[in-house]
Amino acid sequence: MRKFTVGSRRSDLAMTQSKQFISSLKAQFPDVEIDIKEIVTKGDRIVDVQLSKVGGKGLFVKEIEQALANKEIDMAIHSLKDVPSALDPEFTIACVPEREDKRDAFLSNGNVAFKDLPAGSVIGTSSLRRSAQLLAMRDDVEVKWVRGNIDTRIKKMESGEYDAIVLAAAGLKRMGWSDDIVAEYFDPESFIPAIAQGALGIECRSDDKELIDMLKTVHSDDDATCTTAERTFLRRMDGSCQVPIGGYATYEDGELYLTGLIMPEDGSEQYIVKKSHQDPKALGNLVADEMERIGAKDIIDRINETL
Ligand SMILES: NCc1[nH]cc(CCC(=O)O)c1CC(=O)O
Repeated sequence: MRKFTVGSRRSDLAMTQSKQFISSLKAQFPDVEIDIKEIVTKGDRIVDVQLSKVGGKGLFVKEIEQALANKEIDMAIHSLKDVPSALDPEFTIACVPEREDKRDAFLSNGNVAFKDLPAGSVIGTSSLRRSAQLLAMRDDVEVKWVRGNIDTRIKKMESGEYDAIVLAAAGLKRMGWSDDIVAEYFDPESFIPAIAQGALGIECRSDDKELIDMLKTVHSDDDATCTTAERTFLRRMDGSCQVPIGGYATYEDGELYLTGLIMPEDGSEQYIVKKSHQDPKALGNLVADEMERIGAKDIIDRINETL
């Protein structure tokens, strides 16, 4: 029987979600041996600067793909939102397990809702998408960059460095934090999540048929369809973590919908396009076409030119 090695980043969240995924795979294949190899990525090494300024797509995946190519590992467990929308054909996202909560969570000292924060409050985020949406809702708060893992960010808030922070609900839930620390979950209809937020992507070598077949047992077709629509839109827009872009797909009464968001960094404009189509790639392209038609893609092109 073949033994499999999983590559994971070493942050608490990455290790936790890797272990959770391995348990779900072991439940299907109790006799298969699976171990974990920790891999440090460029994104993990750079902790003192704003990531969106360092740039480069796939800050968290390059070293992991090298290990896949060298056969040091057989699969990598990624947060799908950190995975570039275009992959080398040598690799494939063979599996998208059931998605966790896709919403953004708002945490604040005193547990006050965003609308009740005093004027001048400082909110920590390192996401251009979150920052632009926060500033669009209130022009009397300040956004300050914050980095570090979930625990570090929460500690920085509690120490008073920030009055509030915004985090992915999925990360908090996977780490077992209770709802009590969340002041509110933003409605994804009005505060658009990151593309693929809350989803994992299991990446392996495209020619590893045995593993690809095994991964089918823990795959969610619906979540894969939704994230495919989202990632098609992201790819068409040349999006990355360096531009304020968001999007999420859902099924409503059996129909597949995709809502896309593009904003300038200061939050002064907001382009939201919502469309329906049964084919996820066609849907991603439909939303992308409309974003081009209304001039929203120009915002991204302008930002990409300055990088
Ligand atoms: N960019 C970092 C990152 N990548 C995935 C998650 C959270 C888990 C997820 O969205 O699946 C986070 C942290 C955050 O956004 O708060």
